[in-house]
Amino acid sequence: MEQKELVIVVDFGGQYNQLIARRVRENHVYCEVYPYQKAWEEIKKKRPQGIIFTGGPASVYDENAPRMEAAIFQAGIPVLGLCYGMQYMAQTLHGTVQQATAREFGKTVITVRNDSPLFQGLAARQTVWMSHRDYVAALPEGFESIASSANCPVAAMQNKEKKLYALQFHPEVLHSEHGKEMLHNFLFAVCHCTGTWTMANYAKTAVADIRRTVGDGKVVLALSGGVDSSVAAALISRAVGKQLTCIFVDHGLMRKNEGDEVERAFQSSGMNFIRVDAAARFLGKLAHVGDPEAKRKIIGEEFIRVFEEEGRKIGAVDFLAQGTIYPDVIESGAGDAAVIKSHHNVGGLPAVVDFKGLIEPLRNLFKDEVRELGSELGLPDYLVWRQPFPGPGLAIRVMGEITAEKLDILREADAIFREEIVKAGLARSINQYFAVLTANRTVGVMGDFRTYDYTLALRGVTTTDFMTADWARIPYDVLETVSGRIVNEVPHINRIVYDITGKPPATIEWE
Ligand SMILES: Nc1ncnc2c1ncn2[C@@H]1O[C@H](COP(=O)(O)OP(=O)(O)OP(=O)(O)O)[C@@H](O)[C@H]1O
Ligand SMILES: O=c1[nH]c(=O)c2[nH+]cn([C@@H]3O[C@H](COP(=O)(O)O)[C@@H](O)[C@H]3O)c2[nH]1
Ligand SMILES: NC(=O)CC[C@H](N)C(=O)O
Ligand SMILES: [Mg+2]
Repeated sequence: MEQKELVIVVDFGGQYNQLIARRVRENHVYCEVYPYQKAWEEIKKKRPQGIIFTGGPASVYDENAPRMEAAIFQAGIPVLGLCYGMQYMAQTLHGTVQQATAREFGKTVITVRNDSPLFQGLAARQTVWMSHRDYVAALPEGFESIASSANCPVAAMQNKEKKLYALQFHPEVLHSEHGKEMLHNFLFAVCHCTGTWTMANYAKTAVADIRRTVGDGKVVLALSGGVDSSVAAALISRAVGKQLTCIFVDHGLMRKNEGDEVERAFQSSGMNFIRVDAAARFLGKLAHVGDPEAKRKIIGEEFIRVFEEEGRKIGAVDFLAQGTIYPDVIESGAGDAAVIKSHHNVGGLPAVVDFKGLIEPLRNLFKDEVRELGSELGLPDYLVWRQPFPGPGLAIRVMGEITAEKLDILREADAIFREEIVKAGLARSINQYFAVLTANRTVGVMGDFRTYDYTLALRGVTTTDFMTADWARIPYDVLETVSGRIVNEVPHINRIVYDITGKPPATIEWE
C-alpha cells in the first residue's frame, strides 16, 4: 500500500484546531489531529512530513500546562507552533515566555520578513488574528524573529536549519489575511509535501485497510439510510462484498414514511440487507425519560443490543461497522475537548460490546469530505446530498418525555415543513431543516374556542461542516405557508416559532 503523506496536528486544547486540520486538507495533504498526550506515540509510529502545534488556553509557566516529549524537536520533522504552540516551543528550547500587561486580541497589523520560507511571496505588512496575553520575550538559541507587531516583538520566529517555525497569531482563521498562504508555504516549502491526497486515493487506501482488517470474517454495518452510513456501506461492500450485512434499525423514531423508503432503496442494492422493527422496545426503554443525555445513552445502548442480536442470528460476526464521522467524535468529547452532546454512536456506546472490532472508515472525515467520497464511489446525488438525520431521530426533537402521540404530531408537522421547503426550491440551499415539538403549551383561539396546545419550533440552518452553522433566512411567505398548513392540518399545535440562533451559541438540534 502506498505511504500517504501525513501531517499531524498536536492538540493543546485550542478553539480552532479542527480548522487547522481542514486548512491542511484543503491543500490535499492528509492530516490527523491527536491530543498532546497521545501525539508522540503516533508521531513515532507514523513519521509524518510535518507537525503543527495548536494554540491553547494554558500558559506555559502554569504548573499543569500541557507538555509533550521534548524529543519532538530533535526528530528532524518540521514543526509549526501556533500561539500556545509557539510559546511552548520557545520555552522548551530555553527561550523566555512572559505575561504582557495587556492582552492582544483581534485584528493586528504585523510586518513580516518575506525572506523566510513561511512568508515567501507575501506582502511585508499585513493583518493577522491575535489572541494572546503571553509572549516570547527572549528567543531560544538558534532562532530569529521573522515578524513583529507594535506590541509584540516576536510575532513569528524560525530556526531554519532545524526546520522549526512558529507564529504568535492564528493563520487558520480567515481574519488572518494571508494565513492560508502561510500554511501552504509550511506544507510545501518547508515540509516538501506534494499534495497528492484526494478522495480517490482515500477510497483506495480505505478499501485496502478494510480488507486487511476483516480478512475472511463477517461484518454487520449499522445502516440508517443517511449519507454517512450509505457511503460506509458502499466502501465496505467494495472491500468485502457479501461478507457484509447491512442492518437498518427502525426504532419508531424515524420521520414520516422513512422506514419504508430506506427499505425500498437498499433492498434492490444487491447488498445483504435486514430491516429490524424495534419500535416497541425503543419506546419502552424511553418511557418517562426526559433528560437529553439519558435519552441518547439509552438509544446508543439499545442500537448495539439490536446489532449484537442480529449478529448472533447471522453467526460468527466479528465486526460492527458504523458511519461515524469526525464531528460525531469531537462533539462527544475526544481528547480534552468538552462533551457537548454524546452522539449515540460514539459517546452513547455502551462499555461492553460483543464484537471483536469496530470499523469506522469515515471516522476522520468532515461531512463535505464524506459527500465527495460518496460521489467518488458513484452514489446517486439524491443520497449524497440528503440532509443529515441524527441516529436518535425524533427522540431528540420531541423535547423531554416522548410519547407515541407526540411523535405522531411531530412527524406530520415535520413532513409539511419539509414538503414546503422542497416546493419553494430551497432544499439544496438550506443544509438541514426540521421541526421540533417543544414541551411548551400555550393558549390560542381557533374557531372561537380556546385552545391549550403545543408550540412547534421550525429550524433551518446553512453550514458546510455542521460544526458551526447560521440560521437560514427562509422567506417570510414560505414560513407563512408552512405555519398556515401546520396549524390547520395537524391537531394539537396552535403556535409556531422559528429558531433564529446560530451554532454557536446554540447547537443545530435542540437536545
Ligand atoms: N436507524 C439506524 N439503524 C442502523 N444504524 C443507524 C441508525 N441510525 C444511525 N445509525 C448508525 O449511526 C451512525 C451515525 O448516525 P448519523 O445520523 O450521524 O449518520 P448517517 O445516518 O449515516 O448519516 P446522516 O448524517 O446523513 O444522517 C450511522 O452512520 C449508522 O452507522
Ligand atoms: O448521528 C447522530 N447522532 C447524534 O446523536 C446526533 N446529535 C446531533 N446529530 C447531528 O449532528 C449535527 C450537529 O448537530 P448539533 O449541532 O445538534 O450537535 C446535526 O446534523 C445533527 O442532526 C447527531 N447525529
Ligand atoms: N490562543 C492561545 O494559544 C493563547 C496562549 C496563551 N494562553 C496566551 O494567552 O498567550
Ligand atoms: Mg443519520
